[in-house]
Amino acid sequence: MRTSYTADQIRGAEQALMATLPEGTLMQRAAHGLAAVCAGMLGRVYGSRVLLLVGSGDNGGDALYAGALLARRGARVSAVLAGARTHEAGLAAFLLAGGRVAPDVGAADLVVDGLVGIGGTGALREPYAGLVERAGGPVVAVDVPSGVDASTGQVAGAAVRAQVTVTMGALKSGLLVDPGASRAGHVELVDIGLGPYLPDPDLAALTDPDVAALLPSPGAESDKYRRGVVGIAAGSHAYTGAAVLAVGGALRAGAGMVRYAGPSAPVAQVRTHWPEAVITELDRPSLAGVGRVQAWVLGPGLGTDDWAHELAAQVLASDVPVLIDADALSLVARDHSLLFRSAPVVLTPHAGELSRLLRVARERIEASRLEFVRRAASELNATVLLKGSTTVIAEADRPVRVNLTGSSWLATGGTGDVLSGVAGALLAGGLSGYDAASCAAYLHGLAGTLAADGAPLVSADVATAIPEAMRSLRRARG
Ligand SMILES: NC(=O)C1=CN([C@@H]2O[C@H](COP(=O)(O)OP(=O)(O)OC[C@H]3O[C@@H](n4cnc5c(N)ncnc54)[C@H](O)[C@@H]3O)[C@@H](O)[C@H]2O)[C@@H](O)CC1
Ligand SMILES: [K+]
Repeated sequence: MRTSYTADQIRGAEQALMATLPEGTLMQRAAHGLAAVCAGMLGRVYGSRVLLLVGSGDNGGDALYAGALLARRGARVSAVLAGARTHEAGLAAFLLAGGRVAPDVGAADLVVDGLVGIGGTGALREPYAGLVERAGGPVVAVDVPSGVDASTGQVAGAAVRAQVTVTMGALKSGLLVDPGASRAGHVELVDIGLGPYLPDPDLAALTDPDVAALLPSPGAESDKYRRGVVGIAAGSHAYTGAAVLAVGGALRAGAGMVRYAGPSAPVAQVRTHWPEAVITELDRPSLAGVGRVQAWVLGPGLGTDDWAHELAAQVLASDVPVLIDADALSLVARDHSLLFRSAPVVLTPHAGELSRLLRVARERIEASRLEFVRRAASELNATVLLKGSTTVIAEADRPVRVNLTGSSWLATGGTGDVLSGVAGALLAGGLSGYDAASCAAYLHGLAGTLAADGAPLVSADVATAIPEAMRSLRRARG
């Protein structure tokens, strides 16, 4: 499990640790870690040109001490002092080591962004913003890319786009969530001894072994019922493919059995593609003949008419977990009373769907994904998986989970239907909404990467690659 923290949490832990150590120790640890990463990026330190962008706080201090270490190894290091003041001891060490102060940015083999770290607030002010725009060359960001909010990943104006971010003590949440995550590049963590002083994390991200340990796997006692029966209420005369993809996702993710219920057109398609599915053709919106399931997937391609509303109401009146996606999210947005139930609910909106659910502009949600996924989980009393460039999963009183797998090739029609099927299978297999949603996002992202392999994919490829994604997790676990 990878964990991350807000700026306030990090500051609190730093203060507690600092009280046990001689002054300046932490900054020295940070600077050594930073200099080592810079040296690795430069390859040959001697004779290389390094440009430091130095702000007025301790973030600039880190950069100056690291610059001093590089200067001692023969690098030609210059520093633009951008703040109204400069970390005094850091500047003295830098000058003593042969570093030079420069009036403005110039050509460099490496730019070290020490403008602002966890002390940054709001959009970068001048002259910082202009320096960020003008500086050329590969950039290593100190702690966080300047202009990225360390706690939320929000970017309010100009912001550094780093190849590498060297972050001190623990990950900051803004490094895991877009738009900040895409500004951070590769993140290197420098251990400064903060571990024992950190509180419960703000965010958590599953890794291969976590997901491998959570995934249900059949034992000697298993049969199709014990492995979990998923009901899929999806598809309509207009949208037949969504049903095929959701059923495919559920089957490939290891459901013991999939029961599909829908009207004749999607039934014909599901029957052709998936002979494994047990099908009930509905000529009216009633689940009376469908049989028992352990979890429902509701919504892909369902439509939003009265027929769909009635079927959604019946599914939600059951006493098993329900995953609500796509058209069913629109139904719920219009009629929140559908969500009044005691069994678990998992919602899987993208930003547009969440905007309808919360009645908040889509742009605000895109800019502040963490804030709104948390709000949705608490207001709607559900597990909420917000899809997008960073998929995040929230449930009341738990750290938000950030999904770290995925590929931009997944941004194509139908992949969400596969995801809902995968999550439904995991819910039926006995995982909680929180674990089912986070493991499904992880597997789906991994399968997308495997299926794309650097070229376009179609959503059915993602379902096909789910077993390979599971095998790769289990191989990693040994
Ligand atoms: N406290 C410690 O012991 C340690 C601190 N460390 C470093 O210190 C950093 C935190 O230092 P500080 O608390 O001094 O804060 P920062 O150096 O991150 O930034 C604070 C300064 O930036 C200015 N500022 C804030 N927002 C701005 C904006 N939008 N535009 C322009 N200027 C802005 C403020 O006026 C203030 O002068 C960490 O990110 C890390 O790099 C590390 O060395 C680890 C140890
Ligand atoms: K920085």
